[in-house]
Amino acid sequence: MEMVIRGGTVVDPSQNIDGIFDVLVAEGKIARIAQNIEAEGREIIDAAGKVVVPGFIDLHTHLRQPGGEAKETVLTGSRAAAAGGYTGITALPNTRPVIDNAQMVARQNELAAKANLVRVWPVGAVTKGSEGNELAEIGGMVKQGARAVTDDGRGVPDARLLRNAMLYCRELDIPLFEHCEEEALAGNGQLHEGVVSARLGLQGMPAAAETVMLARDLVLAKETGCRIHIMHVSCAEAVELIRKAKKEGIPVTAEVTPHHLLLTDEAVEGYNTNAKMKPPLRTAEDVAAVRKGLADGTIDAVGTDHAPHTESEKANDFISAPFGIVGLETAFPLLYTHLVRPGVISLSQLVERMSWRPAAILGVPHGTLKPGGAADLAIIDTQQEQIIEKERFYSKGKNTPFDRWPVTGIPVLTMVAGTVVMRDGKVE
Ligand SMILES: NC(=O)N[C@@H](CC(=O)O)C(=O)O
Ligand SMILES: [Zn+2]
Ligand SMILES: [Zn+2]
Repeated sequence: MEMVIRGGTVVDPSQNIDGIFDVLVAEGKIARIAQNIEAEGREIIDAAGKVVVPGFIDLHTHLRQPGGEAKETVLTGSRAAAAGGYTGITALPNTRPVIDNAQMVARQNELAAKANLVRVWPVGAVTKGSEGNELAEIGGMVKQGARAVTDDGRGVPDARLLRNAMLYCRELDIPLFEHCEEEALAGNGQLHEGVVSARLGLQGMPAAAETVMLARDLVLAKETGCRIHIMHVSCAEAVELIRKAKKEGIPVTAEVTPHHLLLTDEAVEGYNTNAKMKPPLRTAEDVAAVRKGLADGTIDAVGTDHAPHTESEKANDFISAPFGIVGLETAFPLLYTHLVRPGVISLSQLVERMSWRPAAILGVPHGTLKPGGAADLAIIDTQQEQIIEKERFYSKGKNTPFDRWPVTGIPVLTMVAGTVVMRDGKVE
């Protein structure tokens, strides 16, 4: 049945649209965006006073299946995505076993089809088992639909192997996603190396652990012409390196997480394991720099690094607790509340960095409300106030440092290919 989404403020940066319009959805596609679209004989979704945006796309989602089903599954992660206004997510390969061959990519596609909620784009490993010794079956995985490769959880320490991978990726026209961490510098670090690590008596990871690998990667991207995507940028120096590289024309893109935009290493005080992740939360200057990078486009996209772990794992002592926090269900409200409302970035900038830009990085025809394209969209209530309550997450992961934070800018409807998958916070 045809649907008219009536009277919302449509914000679609891919078409420079920002105004009150109706949206006509027919056969799962956007048919028209205009004023006063005839509603007779069509289902009406009232969006008056709300904002209609392209569905969000997450470049950085850990779904944990296979092998980590106590933390998350493709189904529970897809539900969390739908709840958060996401219509497309990635499935990163650091599962058990690691997604490093075509058969496992095919299996991810099957699991996603079974969940049947949001689009799930598998990302394959760069090296077998992400062990950093031997290239994975990159070509075969891409044939099965992998949109990128990464050894996320770690970088690719061997520069020669990385360079070979980059040459393949360039040929296959896919981006290589890198987690920049020079292991010798990060050592057994538990949080950012600084005042807080000293006070807590824990080993720190210096920002140089991130930038040393990043600098190497930029050199190799320039040489090979491979598109490199820098995951979870966390420090000022990294933003500067990427800014310079872009000016030079190096094919680099970058993402930042909501937590690196909003928190500093102070959040770790009291040995809060829900503030433990890689890369670590850094200083106020770093937060200012990643915000500026996101605003000026040096950083292309927001990636959640949704990394669910069980409550019992996170209840361990700080050193034993795993790295990572969830993000899909809190990303937009947190960033709307703390970046858009105070004017750090505009709503249209935030939407662009959560939809159209990540879609372009993945090379998928989404993140836009262009007529003829799939009706993948979200409706946001910018007036509604809510308290983040981790017990209400659809994700199995409750590991968030944002529990009980008040937010506004709540996704109230998510639609994928014209099908409503979430309405008023309830996932279908
Ligand atoms: N970010 C994290 O701290 N953890 C991620 C891995 C990663 O993104 O490096 C995870 O898979 O748990
Ligand atoms: Zn990582
Ligand atoms: Zn990650």
